[in-house]
Amino acid sequence: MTDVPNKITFFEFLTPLITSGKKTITIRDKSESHYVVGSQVEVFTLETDQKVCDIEIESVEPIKFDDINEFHAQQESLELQRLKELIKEIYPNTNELFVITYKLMPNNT
Ligand SMILES: CC(=O)Nc1ccn([C@@H]2O[C@H](CO)[C@@H](O)[C@H]2O)c(=O)n1
Repeated sequence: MTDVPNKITFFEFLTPLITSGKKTITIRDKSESHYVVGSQVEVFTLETDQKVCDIEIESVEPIKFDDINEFHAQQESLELQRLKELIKEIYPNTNELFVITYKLMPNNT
C-alpha cells in the first residue's frame, strides 16, 4: 500500500498509441491512482502481460467523469465519445477518476 507502484496495464489495442507517443494520458479509478510523480513505471498488456515500454509519471490529477473533455480525448488519441464509452465500460459506477499524465522513456534494448 505504501509501496510505489512500478507496473501499469493497458488494453493491448491501445499500446501502439503509447509507444508511438500519441497517447500521453490514461484515466483510472482510485484503485489505480497511486502512481508517484517522477517514478518510472513498466507498461504491460492487460490480456497477455507482455512488456511494452517504460513511462515516467508526470502528474496524477482527480477528475469527474463529466469533466472529461476534448482536450483529454486529444491526449488519449481517441474520439471523445469513444473515450467516454470505454471509461464507462471499465468503471461503470464511478464518477471519481484520475488523469495520469506520463512521458515515454527511451527504450535501451
Ligand atoms: C486494468 C486495465 O488495464 N485497465 C485499463 C483502464 C483504462 N485503460 C485506458 O486508459 C484510458 C482511460 O481510461 C483509455 O484509453 C482506456 O482504454 C486501459 O488501457 N486499461
